[in-house]
Amino acid sequence: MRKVGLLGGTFDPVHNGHLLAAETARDALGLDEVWFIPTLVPPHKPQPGTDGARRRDMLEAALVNNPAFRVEDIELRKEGTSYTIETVTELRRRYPAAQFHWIVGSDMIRDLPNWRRAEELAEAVDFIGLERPDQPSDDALLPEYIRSKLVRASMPLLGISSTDIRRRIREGRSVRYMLPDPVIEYIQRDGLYES
Ligand SMILES: Nc1ncnc2c1ncn2[C@@H]1O[C@H](COP(=O)(O)OP(=O)(O)OP(=O)(O)O)[C@@H](O)[C@H]1O
Ligand SMILES: O=C(O)c1ccc[n+]([C@@H]2O[C@H](COP(=O)([O-])O)[C@@H](O)[C@H]2O)c1
Repeated sequence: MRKVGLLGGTFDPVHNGHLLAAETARDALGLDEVWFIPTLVPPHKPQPGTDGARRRDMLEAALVNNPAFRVEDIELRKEGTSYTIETVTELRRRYPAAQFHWIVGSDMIRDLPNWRRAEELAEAVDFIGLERPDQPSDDALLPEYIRSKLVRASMPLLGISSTDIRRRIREGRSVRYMLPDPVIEYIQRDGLYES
């Protein structure tokens, strides 16, 4: 069975924390591929300031050199809030021969029990959890139905976030080495995040 990691996110913009999380998960679990899924409307945070097509373009630019990575824009094509259980259900219908693993950073691991139809989601996928600095998550606090489906993969902590990148650009500061050069070029060409 083909093992596929799914990394959902707002990706406003994609950065090296996302890429290292995906590569760490791929390596640790022996995944054949990782699909990056930009949300249309994130369930638990404000609507992104950047439209879906641009966030997808930046992802395409970031992933172009890695044959194991690709963008899956299923959520951008569907109206309304991007609930993971709906996405996973549809992907399992489309790709019955794939085994899916949902990749999450530690800020999101804590939050998993609050996700829509969380028990059903835990039956449909395994979770791969990556640590983020200053975002501790205590697995002992998670319900058994999530803990039993959660595998931890260890990566060098990267304190990079899209929020911090947007702030730095607004302040005219450097973001070099925090995200891939082609993504920085795209941001500069379109003047994103400047105000
Ligand atoms: N530096 C990082 N290390 C590990 N995981 C990360 C990192 N940044 C993001 N992730 C994970 O990637 C997924 C998508 O993240 P998202 O697109 O919301 O990025 P973000 O940097 O948290 O964005 P924002 O600052 O806008 O909230 C989430 O599961 C998140 O936990
Ligand atoms: O399905 C849910 O209820 C749910 C609640 C919170 C977050 N998620 C998903 O988790 C992923 C990361 O979320 P975010 O807010 O960090 O971009 C993204 O794919 C979201 O759709 C999903």
